[in-house]
Amino acid sequence: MHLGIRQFKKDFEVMAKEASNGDHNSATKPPPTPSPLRNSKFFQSNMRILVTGGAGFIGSHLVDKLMENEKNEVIVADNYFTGSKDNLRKWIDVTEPLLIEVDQIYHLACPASPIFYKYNPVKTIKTNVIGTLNMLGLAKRVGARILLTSTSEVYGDPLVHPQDESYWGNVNPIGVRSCYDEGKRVAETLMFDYHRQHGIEIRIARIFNTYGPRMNIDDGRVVSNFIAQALRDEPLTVQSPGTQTRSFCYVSDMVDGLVRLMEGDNTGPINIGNPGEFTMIELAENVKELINPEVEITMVENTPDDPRQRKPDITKAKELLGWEPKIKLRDGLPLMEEDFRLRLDVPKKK
Ligand SMILES: NC(=O)c1ccc[n+]([C@@H]2O[C@H](COP(=O)([O-])OP(=O)(O)OC[C@H]3O[C@@H](n4cnc5c(N)ncnc54)[C@H](O)[C@@H]3O)[C@@H](O)[C@H]2O)c1
Ligand SMILES: O=C(O)[C@H]1O[C@H](OP(=O)(O)OP(=O)(O)OC[C@H]2O[C@@H](n3ccc(=O)[nH]c3=O)[C@H](O)[C@@H]2O)[C@H](O)[C@@H](O)[C@@H]1O
Repeated sequence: MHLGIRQFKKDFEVMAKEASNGDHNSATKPPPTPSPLRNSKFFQSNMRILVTGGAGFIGSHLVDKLMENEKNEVIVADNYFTGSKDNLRKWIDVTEPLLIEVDQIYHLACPASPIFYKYNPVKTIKTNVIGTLNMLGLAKRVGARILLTSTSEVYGDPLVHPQDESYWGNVNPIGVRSCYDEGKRVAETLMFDYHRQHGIEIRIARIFNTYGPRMNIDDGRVVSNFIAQALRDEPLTVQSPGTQTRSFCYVSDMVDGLVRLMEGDNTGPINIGNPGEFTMIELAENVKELINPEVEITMVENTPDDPRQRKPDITKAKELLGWEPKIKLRDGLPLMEEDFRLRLDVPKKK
């Protein structure tokens, strides 16, 4: 099998040069003809796929899935801000010159955990806006199809429940989460403008909270926090009031949904998430019961603008992609526990 994964540390500001070729017609056009390099005999693979953010949590699982098809060659662009080379280590066995000529782009690159995206908000906006602009420029130059991993955060603190794709959202444009929420909203706008103006083939997934093995242990998101805390015998920190809800999707279901969206005919946006809805208190109780019945649950202060409820309406994903999640929270948590035990070196008590 040809494991032609090429991986490079790259920031999107640097990719600007590769991205644009200054064509500003406003009429909708068919996608541009792929560059002749695409058909060059030099390339052995049938499909060359760029995954931005491929060293991250969802991205590295997506790379594993794409690499199952031996006709795929996968290229990763990541600056390792929250991602890690370890997540890709098994695939890095070939070094080739960097020739960015791809058929598909999965554009994931962006810090996803609130503590990381709030750490350098200007950089988060740049990643969402300039990064997406550059990836769209690349898609335009080579005629690639591009998928953006947008987020349920485009719905903000939703006033409609559950959220379907026609809801325009309730987002604070000047709050501490805005760099991410509004950044993703602009990224969606850019995707549709390139589609309408330049005929680029786009796909937009609105991802709802996803969890699973390989999440950063100190990532700060709730599932990884609770599992790490349970294994370290530290109190589970429920942020007040604890009645806020989230719907948690296991990462293999998510990756399956993303690949179906890329391969299908619909631009989206399409919600991809698990409609099973839990309060944070319920999540803590589940983690306690499954992982460490002795652990305490403690209430701590919350952060500003935390959405009070979140649950995807996945009618569109079911009808258009034939997709729905298979793994329930209570089955997914033990799979993540296993990975965290190994990485934290906390063996299961017999
Ligand atoms: N996990 C979720 O619950 C969730 C929910 C909604 C949307 N998403 C979206 O899915 C994508 C992946 O999320 P994740 O959970 O795997 O997060 P992650 O933080 O594990 O992965 C993001 C990756 O992007 C890289 N990155 C960040 N800024 C970059 C830049 N400027 N240039 C190049 N690489 C950069 C990071 O190093 C990391 O490897 C993100 O776009 C996120 O917004 C995730
Ligand atoms: O799915 C989404 O669309 C978004 O979901 C998450 O954002 P958020 O739901 O705020 O993620 P968490 O930080 O995991 O928080 C979830 C809930 O758990 C609570 N929480 C968090 C951490 C903790 O230790 N305790 C706790 O109770 C928070 O107050 C919040 O109500 C992701 O981090 C975003 O990248 C993603 O786009």
